[in-house]
This record gives sequence, C-alpha cells and structure tokens, in this order.
Amino acid sequence: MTSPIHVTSEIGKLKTVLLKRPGREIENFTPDMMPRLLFDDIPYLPIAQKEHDYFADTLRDNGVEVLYLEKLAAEALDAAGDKVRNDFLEQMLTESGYATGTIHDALKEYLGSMNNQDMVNKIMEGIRKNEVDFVPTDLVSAAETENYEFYMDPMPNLYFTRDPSACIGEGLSINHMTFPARQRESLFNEIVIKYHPRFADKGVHVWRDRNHDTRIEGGDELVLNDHVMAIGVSQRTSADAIQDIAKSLFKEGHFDTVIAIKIPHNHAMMHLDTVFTMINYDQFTVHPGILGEGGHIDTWTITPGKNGDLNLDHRTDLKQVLKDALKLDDLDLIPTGNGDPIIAGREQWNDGSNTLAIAPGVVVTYNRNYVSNDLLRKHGLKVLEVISSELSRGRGGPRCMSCPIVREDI
Ligand SMILES: NC(=[NH2+])NCCC[C@H](N)C(=O)O
Repeated sequence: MTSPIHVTSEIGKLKTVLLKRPGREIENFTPDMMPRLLFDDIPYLPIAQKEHDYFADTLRDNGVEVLYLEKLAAEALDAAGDKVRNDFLEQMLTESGYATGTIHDALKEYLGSMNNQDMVNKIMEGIRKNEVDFVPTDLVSAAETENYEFYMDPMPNLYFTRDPSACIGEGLSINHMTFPARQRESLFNEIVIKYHPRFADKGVHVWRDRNHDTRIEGGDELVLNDHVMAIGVSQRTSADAIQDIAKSLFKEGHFDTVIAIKIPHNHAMMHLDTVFTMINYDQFTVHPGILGEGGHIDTWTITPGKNGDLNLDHRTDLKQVLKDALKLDDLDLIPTGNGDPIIAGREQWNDGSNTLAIAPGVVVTYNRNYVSNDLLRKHGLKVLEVISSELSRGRGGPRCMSCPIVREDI
C-alpha cells in the first residue's frame, strides 16, 4: 500500500500540501495578548486572507494539491462518529483548562450544539465569555478573572501549518509544542491522521506523537534526503526531543543521520527554518546572523550507535558538515540580505530565509524581501514571489505556512 504521506526531501516536486486559511483567530486578540500569542502586531484579516489565497493559488498554478487543515479536521470528525467527537471535545476542553466543572459543561453544551465544521472553526477562533449563555454559580467559575475576555483563547498561529506536525518519509511527527499558545494545535493534526479517510489505516507511521514532555516543532525539522535530517536545537526544539526522534527514525525508518544545528534561542529565529532552508540539491539559504566567528556554528552529527544508542560528532563548519552528509563536492550557502547586516536583519525578521521549495531550484518567497530574492535569482533559482504585508506580522513565511504531505523523490 502506498502511504498517503511521502516526503523524502525539502526540494522534491511538491504534490500535496496542508495549509490553514487564516480566520477570525488572527484578529480575535488585543495588543496586550500579543506576546503570549507569539504575534508582533494586529493583522488585518481581509488582506491576510487575500494574501493567503494568493499563496494557495501560486501553489495550485504549479500543480500542487492544496488541502486545508480546518476542512480535514471537520471531515475527520464526520467520518469518526459521535464517540470520537466527544473525546476530541473533552480533550480540547481539558487542554484549554476545563477538565470538569460548570464552565466545562457550558462550553461543552455550546460547542456540542454545532456541526463539526462550525465547532472546529469556533475552537480555532477562540470563545469569548459574552457569547456563552452562562451564569456562574460555583466559586471556581465565579472567581475566574472577570477582566479577561476569553474562555478559550484563539489559535492565531494555526496558519503556520509547518509546526504542529512534520511529514518525514512515509510518516510524521505530531508535535508537543513549546508554548501554551500553540500546544492545542496538534490535536487537530492528531484527529486528521487517526480518522480522516485519506490517512486512517493507511500505514502512516507516527515517529513521535504529541504525548511527550520534551518539545519539538516542525519549523526545526528539515528532511534533507531520504536518510539525512537536519533538526534545529532552538527556542522551540530541545536536544532531548531530537535524541528521542533520532532513535525512532533510526529504528523504524530509512534515516541514518540527524544533524542537530544549534541556533540562537530568540523569537526572531524561533525555528531553524527562519535562518536556514534547503532550496536545491546543493543550495541553501542561511542567515549570516547565526554564524559566529569564522562562519562557525555548533552542529552535532548523530548516527546510530551500539544497542540503540546514538553516536555524536561535534563540528562547527556547517558547509563541510553538509557536504559530507549529502556527499557533495561543493555547496552554495546563500546569505539572507546578501550579507549586509542591516538588510539581513530586516529581511530575516520578515522571513527572507524562510523559503518554500516546490521543486529543486524553484522557491516561493515573500515579495517584501527583495534583496534576498534578487540574490536567489542571481544564484540561478526560480523565485515565485507572493504578497506579504499582513501574513508576515505573525513571524512566519512560505515554509512556515505550508506542511508538505507528498513530494516526488529527488
Ligand atoms: N516554522 C516557522 N518558522 N514558524 C513560524 C511560527 C511563528 C509563530 N508566530 C510562532 O511563534 O510560533
């Protein structure tokens, strides 16, 4: 049986991708909620949707099948029936802070009265207190902070479908995310994989599920070829989660090498793909800001050891490490912003390094990063630019906004 998931590189011709069209969740918050919700500004929804549709059309025009998370999640619940719907709702409420109690009951009744698509959309958008018909009668609900508007927070980062799950080979990781603002997101991916007819019982292997204490996010997980991965040690992905997934990939998959790359732990560079992406067989974008003195950076090449252990090789010459792992004679590392410190900083902030390859040497990028885009063209790449004034306010670019499900082999 061929698996409905097949991703053996970052660059193979993209056949199927998972997106989430931004909905009301991206404007259902106030400035004081922004840092906690990992946003840097208040987006303007109609334009964000227009930009997102343009992005989706660009992919479709290039032969990519576009799937939407919100639709798959509702279809999965439709297919799974009442018990699964009830369990999903209970789990979502529990992870939103209401395992039991009168608020739990009121929210369950409110959401429970909706059809699956409306319920999924509502959970994604967040639930304000004034929309639920509920009068507090017990101390727990009466004492709940009065001046907070929400029972359930919105999930504005959902349009960054790259992060809650990552397709690797014929399987995927369903991720335990770092910050509470994003932790509930991967519940949607879980129900899709378990119950959507497209994926359920089709031999999809879960390398690592969301029930872990250690954290990993898809923005850090790069599939370089069918046996090598690069994973960022970052603000979002911990070294112990990398060891854990490496063991699983070595044991049950065709992978034999994981290159762990340590990047600065900050919001602008929260994932490896904000500073480093693969765009061709032998070409990568790299933000000069991650390279230290003499272009060095900490990397550990992890390979299988004896009795299920791991071997580690610590090196700091990224270019040589990649050349060795990918068996290449040479490699083109293309600096964001052409290496100019001011331009590199500005364009990295707006995801100039966050390119989505849709075929070897063909990338989708934000039009606003014109210096980096010109440089990519000078290095021989075909660059498809998408409009990006509002989408970029969420601190993610074309790679973050897409989760490849099927790519052709390279
Ligand atoms: N793969 C990525 N770089 N994703 C970007 C995610 C941005 C999002 N606001 C967050 O902080 O989580």
